[in-house]
Amino acid sequence: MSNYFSMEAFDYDDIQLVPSKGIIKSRRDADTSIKFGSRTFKIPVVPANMESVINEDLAVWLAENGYYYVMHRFQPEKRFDFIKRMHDKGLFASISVGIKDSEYQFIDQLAESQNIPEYITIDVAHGHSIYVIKMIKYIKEKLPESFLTAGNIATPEAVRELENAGADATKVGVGPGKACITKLKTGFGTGGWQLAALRMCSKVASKPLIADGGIRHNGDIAKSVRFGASMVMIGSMLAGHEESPGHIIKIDGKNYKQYWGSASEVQKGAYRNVEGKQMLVPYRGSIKDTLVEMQEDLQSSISYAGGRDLNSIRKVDYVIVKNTIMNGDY
Ligand SMILES: NC(=O)C1=CN([C@@H]2O[C@H](COP(=O)(O)OP(=O)(O)OC[C@H]3O[C@@H](n4cnc5c(N)ncnc54)[C@H](OP(=O)(O)O)[C@@H]3O)[C@@H](O)[C@H]2O)C=CC1
Ligand SMILES: Nc1nc2c(ncn2[C@@H]2O[C@H](COP(=O)(O)O)[C@@H](O)[C@H]2O)c(=O)[nH]1
Repeated sequence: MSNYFSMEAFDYDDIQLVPSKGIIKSRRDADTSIKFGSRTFKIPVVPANMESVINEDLAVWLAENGYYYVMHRFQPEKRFDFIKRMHDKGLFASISVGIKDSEYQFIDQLAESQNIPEYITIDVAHGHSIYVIKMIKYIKEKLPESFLTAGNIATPEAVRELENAGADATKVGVGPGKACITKLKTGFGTGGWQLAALRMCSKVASKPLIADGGIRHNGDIAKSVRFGASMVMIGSMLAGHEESPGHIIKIDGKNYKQYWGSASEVQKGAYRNVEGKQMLVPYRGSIKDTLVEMQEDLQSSISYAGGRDLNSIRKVDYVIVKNTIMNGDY
């Protein structure tokens, strides 16, 4: 067994960050921006590349308003024109791909037509795979200018191998998602120790990491940054908005939206290798307000960290308070 796995396992609810002396007069002075690839974004948050979280309208709004986005890959035939439409609007294009044979033809088509997305994410459940490594090499050969994220992975060994293959960033998180049943169906993953997995991966990463899955509170974003994330991917907490793709459903006078896993029966249209479920999440109004609140809370985190920007969070002490931080206040 690798030494890494003798380290203590912990998750978001088991950790509190320790305040340091503040140096800013107002939280408004805290800078939450993050450079990812060649662009700088307002906050280190990206909505999950899931069909229940993002669609083209939301992608356009996010790109126009200084947020990072990754379009999902579940309408493959629309991706080529999506890139064109984003570029026609003067916006960056960020798409997802899988690893099936047809995806190689799609990469060829992009290269031949010079319809080049600024960002590509390889979105596969088990990213530490020879087939993902093959796809990374292919994309970097054909589309060297695209910033390439590869995932999802769970171990330092996977970070090293995907980075060595040419990935510009890696995405950590196998099984911590709200709509996930991977941990129950396969016995594998980072469910319950996602934050510790991120920490391990960050020890060896030489390129940016995206923490993906398991975010349940805004403070978990700061915790992800503390343990090495450049970007935090969020599904369930961003799926319940006016702009989110799911339908509004009213139950006992309360509004909800549908949230379904990318490996759910709903998404796949068949019960085969299902590792996700469909659920309802509370309706939360406009995503604009949620993103502003995330930014304000992160500004507060920076103030508690005793700094002016996200780097200050990366250096703070932390305490492991196993299962106690909510103190029964659920
Ligand atoms: N982050 C996470 O924890 C997880 C995320 N997901 C999401 O669900 C979506 C669909 O995932 P899924 O249908 O499982 O796979 P993918 O659609 O990602 O398929 C990937 C390819 O890899 C093959 N493969 C081999 N072993 C595995 C494995 N253990 N898990 C997945 N694929 C494997 C598949 O073949 P074959 O189908 O014939 O086996 C397929 O050709 C993706 O968007 C993914 O991100 C799914 C599970 C976990
Ligand atoms: N095991 C599964 N994981 C999935 C599935 N669909 C998406 N995902 C992952 O979850 C995160 C979002 O997590 P959340 O806790 O913020 O809701 C997403 O980015 C994927 O990595 C699935 O069907 N099964």
